[in-house]
Amino acid sequence: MIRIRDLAKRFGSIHAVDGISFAVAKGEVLGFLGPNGAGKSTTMKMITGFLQPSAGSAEVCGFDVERQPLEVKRRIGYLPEGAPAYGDMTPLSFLEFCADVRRLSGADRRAKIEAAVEKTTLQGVLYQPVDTLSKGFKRRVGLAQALLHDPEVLILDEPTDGLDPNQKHEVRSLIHGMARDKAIIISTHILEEVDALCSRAVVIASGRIVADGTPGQLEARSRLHNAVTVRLKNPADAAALRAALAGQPGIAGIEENGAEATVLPAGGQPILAIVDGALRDKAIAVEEIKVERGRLDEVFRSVTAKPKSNDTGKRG
Ligand SMILES: Nc1ncnc2c1ncn2[C@@H]1O[C@H](COP(=O)(O)OP(=O)(O)OP(=O)(O)O)[C@@H](O)[C@H]1O
Repeated sequence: MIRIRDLAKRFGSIHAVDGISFAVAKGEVLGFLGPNGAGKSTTMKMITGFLQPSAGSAEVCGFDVERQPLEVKRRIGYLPEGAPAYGDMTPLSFLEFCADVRRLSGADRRAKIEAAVEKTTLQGVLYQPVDTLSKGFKRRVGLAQALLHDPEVLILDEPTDGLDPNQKHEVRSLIHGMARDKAIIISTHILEEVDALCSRAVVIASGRIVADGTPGQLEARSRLHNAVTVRLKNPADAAALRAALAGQPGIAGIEENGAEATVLPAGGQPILAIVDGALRDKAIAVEEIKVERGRLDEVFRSVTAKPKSNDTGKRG
C-alpha cells in the first residue's frame, strides 16, 4: 500500500534523506526510527505530498504522490509533528473544518466526526479553544483529524509524543486495533513502542536505512542476544563461574554486576546448556537464570552511531 523508491531530499548542501526504499503492506505497522535529524519527518512529508522529493518516488495505494496527489490525499491520514491545528478553533470546529475539506457531508460527516472524537477521547474538550488544551489533548486533536475519513494509510509522526503513560497506552491500543485493515507508519524515539506495536522497524541515520527487520530480528543483532544472566545466591561464586567457563567454545566472555553475571555467547549461539552445566559442575547456587532476547536500545545505538572521524554524516 506504500512503496517508496530511492527517495531523496536535499536542503541546500544537507542530504536530509539520501536514497531510501521500502514498502509497507496492509496489516503492517512500520516503526520508523532514527536519532534526531535522521530524516524521519522529511520522509513522512514526502510520502504525504507536503514536500517534493529531490529524487526518487513514493506511491500510496498504487497512486504516485507527485503525479496523483488528490488520489493519494483521499487515502492517507497524516499526523505531522507538533500540534497541527488552528489554535483559536475548538476541537469540534476544527474537525468540522477538516470534514468540509474532505468533502464529507450529511449523516456520513456526523458519524465520522463522532467516531474520530470517540476514538481519541475528545468528548470533554470539544468546545474549548485548541490553544488552551494540554499538549496531550492537542496531540489527540491532531490524531482525530488524521483518522477522520477512515483512511487506508496512516502516517503518524511521533503519535504518542507529549502523552502521559495512560494516554500513550490508549493511543497504542487504538493504533493496534486499526492495524489489520490499514498500512501504518509511525515514527518514534520510544523503543518499547516498537516492541509493543510494530510488526517491523526501519532504522535510519543521516538519511540512510541502517536496519530493517521485525523487532525480533533486530534484537537478534544485539550482542546480548542469547546471553545468559545468572543471579547468584552468593556473589563470591562469580569467580568460580568465570573459571569454569573460561576457554569454553561458544563463550565470548562474562560481565559481572554485583550478584548478577551475564555470560555472553560467541556468534549469538544458544549457551544455556553450557552455563547450566558449569553451574551444576561447581555446585553454584542460583536465584534466577534467564536467557536474554537482546536489547533494541543497544542495537539502535550500534547501528546509528556516528563514525569517529570528522564525517558528520551530511554530505554537501
Ligand atoms: N525545511 C528545511 N530546511 C533545511 N533543513 C531542513 C529542513 N527540514 C529538515 N531539515 C534538516 O534535514 C535533516 C532531517 O530532518 P528531519 O526533521 O527529517 O529529522 P527527524 O529524523 O524527523 O528528526 P527528529 O527526530 O528530531 O524529529 C536535519 O538535518 C534537519 O535540520
